[in-house]
Amino acid sequence: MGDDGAKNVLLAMAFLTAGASLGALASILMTQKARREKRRAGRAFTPEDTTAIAFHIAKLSQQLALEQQQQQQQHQKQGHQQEPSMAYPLQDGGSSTASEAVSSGEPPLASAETVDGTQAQVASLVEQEGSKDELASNGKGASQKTSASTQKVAESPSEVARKRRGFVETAKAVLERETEIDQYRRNDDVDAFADVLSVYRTQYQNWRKGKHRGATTTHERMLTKGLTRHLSHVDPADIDTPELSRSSSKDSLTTHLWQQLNLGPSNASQKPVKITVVGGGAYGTAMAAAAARNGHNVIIYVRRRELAREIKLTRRNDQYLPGHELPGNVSATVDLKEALLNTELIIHALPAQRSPDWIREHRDLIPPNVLYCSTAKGLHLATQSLLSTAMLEAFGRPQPFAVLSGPSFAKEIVAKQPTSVVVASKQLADAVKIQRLMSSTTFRIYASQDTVGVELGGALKNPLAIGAGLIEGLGFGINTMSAYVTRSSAELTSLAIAMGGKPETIAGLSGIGDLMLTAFGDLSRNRSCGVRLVKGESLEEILASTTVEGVPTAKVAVAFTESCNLHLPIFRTVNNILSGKLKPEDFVVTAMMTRPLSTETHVSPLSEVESSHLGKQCIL
Ligand SMILES: NC(=O)C1=CN([C@@H]2O[C@H](COP(=O)(O)OP(=O)(O)OC[C@H]3O[C@@H](n4cnc5c(N)ncnc54)[C@H](O)[C@@H]3O)[C@@H](O)[C@H]2O)C=CC1
Ligand SMILES: O=C(CO)COP(=O)(O)O
Repeated sequence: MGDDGAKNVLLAMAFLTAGASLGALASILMTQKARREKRRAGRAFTPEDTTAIAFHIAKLSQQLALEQQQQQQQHQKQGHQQEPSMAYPLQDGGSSTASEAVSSGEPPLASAETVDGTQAQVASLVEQEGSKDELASNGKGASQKTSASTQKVAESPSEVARKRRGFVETAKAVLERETEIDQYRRNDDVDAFADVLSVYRTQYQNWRKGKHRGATTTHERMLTKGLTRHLSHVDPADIDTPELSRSSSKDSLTTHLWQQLNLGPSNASQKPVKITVVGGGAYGTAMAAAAARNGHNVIIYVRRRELAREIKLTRRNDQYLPGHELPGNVSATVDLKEALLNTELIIHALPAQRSPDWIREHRDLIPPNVLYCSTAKGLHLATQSLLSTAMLEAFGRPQPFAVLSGPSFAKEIVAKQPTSVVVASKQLADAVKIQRLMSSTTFRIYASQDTVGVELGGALKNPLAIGAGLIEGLGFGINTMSAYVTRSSAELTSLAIAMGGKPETIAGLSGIGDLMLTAFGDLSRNRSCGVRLVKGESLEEILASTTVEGVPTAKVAVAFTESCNLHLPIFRTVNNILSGKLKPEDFVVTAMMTRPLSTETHVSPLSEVESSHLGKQCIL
């Protein structure tokens, strides 16, 4: 393939990606009746919608920027003078709107005020380049080509250059829109955002109309339909799942598109930014190491001067992670103002029960527009609520917020043991931002919007891990432990779903994954707490020596089961042991072996077991 041909294919891929992304976001919007009704009522999209859309638009503009860069590199390689990427004069003549262009079958000459150009160019270029790619990749498309599209393939270099100029102007307009949209999103101005997005919706409709008229191959129709169908049912966070790619992997062009839609390489290179970690304990130090390995400038805020000095001078934190040296780009301070100056991301790693009060005390120093990522795993006892609810209440204002959770012992992260976690934010773009800033080949982050599921998975596994420690301490065998972990998984799943978490999230890293780690892993402080209780240590002694999130969380978990009218005996028995109502040696019998015989999947309503709880509603 010649250089021009290669460029054309690149262009076509970019346009296809643009079309698919816009198609996906528009179909998400258009296919849901409830949302149409909301739109009529004046509030077109929920914040979740807008996030999903912003994400797709971000993908589109990212792709456009990449395309420009590739063009420039190509030109430089060929010894051409670099083209002024954004400074082309507007073209005169030609079609000025997408609909005209689509009906004429010609790409429009772009003008700064028409983002419409993207759709029409997609419609036209898909015909040429998609089919060319098909020809090149499987050789089967030749007989399907029409003479009209063959003519287009043989376009003159000046025609190609003209299209490219249109593309650049379109990219510029889209990028400007993205900035605008991001502002609306940050301000939670849903109505204004809806207005801006309706432009995209119209473009999509125009494009679909033109596309159906202009589609020349079964392959192309399948591609459009297939991608739209997948994406319209899919959480954008999941677009890189193997299931989705598999379903369309027969087709090389489609596979390529899925690759384009992926969120980036696992070790996505990022511009180094400043990242602040709040808390110099085990997990804060591990997060600092993970961020610093990606080249970021990391500063840990700690309470104690000696610890700040130790980290700065020795690059170690021997109290919490003995024997590990931190990268040179990790620093520490007791001055929160200094820690937060010009920061791009705040990673919060304090124990759960301390977290809301800490935020309340320091919120005036925390910039309200900076993304705040909590790694604390617990439920909040004082307010009997999800920790994120208590933390956001403590801010007393909107704050971009995410939760990171998953099976990840701090010690193994600093030792570069390959580790996978999940980060969830209602604003998908925020989850993706953390994913891209922090992921590396030893620390892989998945993105999610299921904040409730991710948070509950990380919190609820803690009391269950204490139970596993009790079983270990009592000397039971693997039969008992396997049954216990299985029944624990069932209880975790029932409660998390009743509270609004998604089943697939609970089956994932921050749920069953983290339960496995802490129930079986000797490094778990929750599990060790169970072992130590059996040995006769008092709970006070244990809590004075280490952080055990499962203890306060067990109480709140039981309150949640009552609110959800669920009888979950393991949670209840762990809590009864922690509050001294039962002895550790009674754990297995009470939690598992003397329950009424039942089917494996039945979860008793609490009301059947304790009539006094009848009628209580789930609190979320
Ligand atoms: N250690 C681990 O492997 C993991 C921990 N986590 C979670 O991270 C959170 C933090 O845990 P770790 O770092 O392990 O605990 P840790 O006990 O090792 O460290 C807690 C740190 O917080 C500091 N701290 C406590 N109260 C404070 C306050 N009011 N102001 C300033 N600093 C304060 C302590 O001085 C200590 O440096 C917990 O919710 C835990 O569940 C999550 C995943 C793994
Ligand atoms: O949550 C953890 C790892 O994912 C750490 O568990 P522990 O708090 O029980 O040590």
